[in-house]
Amino acid sequence: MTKQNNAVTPEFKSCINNLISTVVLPSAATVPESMALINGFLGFSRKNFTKRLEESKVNAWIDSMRAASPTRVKSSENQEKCSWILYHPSALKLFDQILYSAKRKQIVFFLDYDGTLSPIVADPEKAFMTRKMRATLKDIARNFPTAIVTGRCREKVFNFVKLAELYYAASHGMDIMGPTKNRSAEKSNVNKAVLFQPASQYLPMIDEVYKILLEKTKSVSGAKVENNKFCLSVHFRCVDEKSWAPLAEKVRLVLNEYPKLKLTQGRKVLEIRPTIKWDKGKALEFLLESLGYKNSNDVFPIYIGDDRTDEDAFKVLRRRGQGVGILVSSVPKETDASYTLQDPSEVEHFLRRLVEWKRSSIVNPTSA
Ligand SMILES: O=P(O)(O)OC[C@H]1O[C@H](O[C@H]2O[C@H](CO)[C@@H](O)[C@H](O)[C@H]2O)[C@H](O)[C@@H](O)[C@@H]1O
Repeated sequence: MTKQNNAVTPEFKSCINNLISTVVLPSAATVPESMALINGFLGFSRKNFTKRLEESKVNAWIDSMRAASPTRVKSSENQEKCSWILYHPSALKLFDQILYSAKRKQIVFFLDYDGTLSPIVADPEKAFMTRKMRATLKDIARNFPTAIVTGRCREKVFNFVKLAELYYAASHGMDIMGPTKNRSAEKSNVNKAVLFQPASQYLPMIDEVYKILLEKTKSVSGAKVENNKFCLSVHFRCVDEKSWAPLAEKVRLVLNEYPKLKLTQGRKVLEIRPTIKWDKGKALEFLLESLGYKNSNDVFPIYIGDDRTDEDAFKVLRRRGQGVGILVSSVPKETDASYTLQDPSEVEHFLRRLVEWKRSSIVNPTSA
């Protein structure tokens, strides 16, 4: 091949220029030289593109985390809040309507922990429930099958709730255990009460990633990594907002090496968990089935939760056309829940009213 044959023809150049308008080839460049230039350019834009994609991924996580934890309503947003409440009315105000729908059905409770039974606090180790809430929960469990459905690990949430008569669907439903109180299993082997652990093979991987994340995030002031056994939480609540993107980037880089793990966003928290198709919604269905209500129309599940991960359960209830989803939030949020409660104290009030209604319906059975 002669040099002449390798020369860049005007047609070739214009074609390339049409494709990539920013590429300027030296007029004397040969085809291989031009191809090297183009490849270099393409490599550069691919790198640039990938970088942009990674940046936008991190920004999307942060936006989603912010949306999951809005602070308060500005006066300009009041109108929006009013119309949101029309679509998601207070479960306390419409208490009788909820009771009417539950008439002659078995109510089953599904309760998220953080932000629902306990207020959101800066230190996740100190998210205690009030005594009043515990007493109400005890009464609820005495009257209705009740499950705690949480992102926390089972041991930790049990230490907060301290009620053995409940079901626990911990680690976002990946660690489900039945009540141990009044069961013969309690004396012999508590693990006999474990109903389902669909992600056990991920335990070594989760432990490994926990250690790596601890190491990688230790330089970020306020960052905290929580080991929830089958999933991990990276907390942003005490991190200066300027450091949110760099912290999320560190998480992304670690996660890049583990394609079998995925990330979800919560209230100032990024949660890392196995890619298995299992979530709080599936846990709800699993528990209903375990309780014998798989295809029953005689059951009325009430799910109360405040976070993004609770939406999977709200969706399941909508799809089944059964029971109600109640979102705990004082600010408008996109949700599949039908009703709202403002905060954990309203949750306690709502649960207490149900206990009282149940007691009165035992005395006067025609009211149930
Ligand atoms: O499913 P949940 O019970 O709502 O658990 C979700 C996460 O809750 C906890 O974090 C949240 O509450 C903390 C204490 O109030 C707060 O500091 C944090 O900002 C919230 O995101 C828990 O620590 C996480 O591990 C759970 O994944």
